[in-house]
Amino acid sequence: MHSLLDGIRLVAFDLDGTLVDSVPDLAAAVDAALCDLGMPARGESRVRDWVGNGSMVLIERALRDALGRDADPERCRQAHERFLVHYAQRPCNATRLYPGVREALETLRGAGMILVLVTNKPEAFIAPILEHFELAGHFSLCLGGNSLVRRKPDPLPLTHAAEHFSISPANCLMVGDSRHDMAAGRAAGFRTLAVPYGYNHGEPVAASGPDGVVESLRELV
Ligand SMILES: O=C(O)COP(=O)(O)O
Ligand SMILES: [Mg+2]
Repeated sequence: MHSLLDGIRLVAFDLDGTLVDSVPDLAAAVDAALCDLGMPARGESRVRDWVGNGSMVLIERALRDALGRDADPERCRQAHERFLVHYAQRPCNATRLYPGVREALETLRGAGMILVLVTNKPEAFIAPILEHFELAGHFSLCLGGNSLVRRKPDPLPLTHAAEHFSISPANCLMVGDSRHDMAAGRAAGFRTLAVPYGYNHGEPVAASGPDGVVESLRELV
């Protein structure tokens, strides 16, 4: 086990860019929503840099890029509604687990750790994705971007999870791919671990000052 796990009893995982490479399906749904509104597709490589602040912000960024200016709130609302419809139809068509994820979750659970999922993705998509990969049983609690009044980078979801299981934040670890995960983890008093292969707005996540970085979750266990 990685030394960062010493004394850890609860591990919180980010989803998009940490456990799953979901951008192909997110991009397909973004592009389908733009197409519904008569706008040009943006493509996977652009969408990759826009993921991380929840689905509404993702859509706002896509519209801004397509229009060259901020879209009005009504257009954002319509595009978001279309995005949710398309993504719900195909959340796991091209989404893949990253290497070492299954092994890491099984090992940590086997060692008696409590695993929680803290994503900024809308809550409704968590179960279909975890069930598709047969990982749902590993998580004792799952929180989405709309589960509580604030989401990452706010520490609230992490603080909520630690309190829910009566575990001190000093015995908790946040594992994620973005600066929002690191900021939330730090603000909650969790230890932080970054993976460099996910989505961080095109910047290296190591620059966010995580307590550790692993190339794959296999390295964690
Ligand atoms: O949907 C998003 O914005 C990103 O979700 P994540 O928090 O699982 O990376
Ligand atoms: Mg992420």
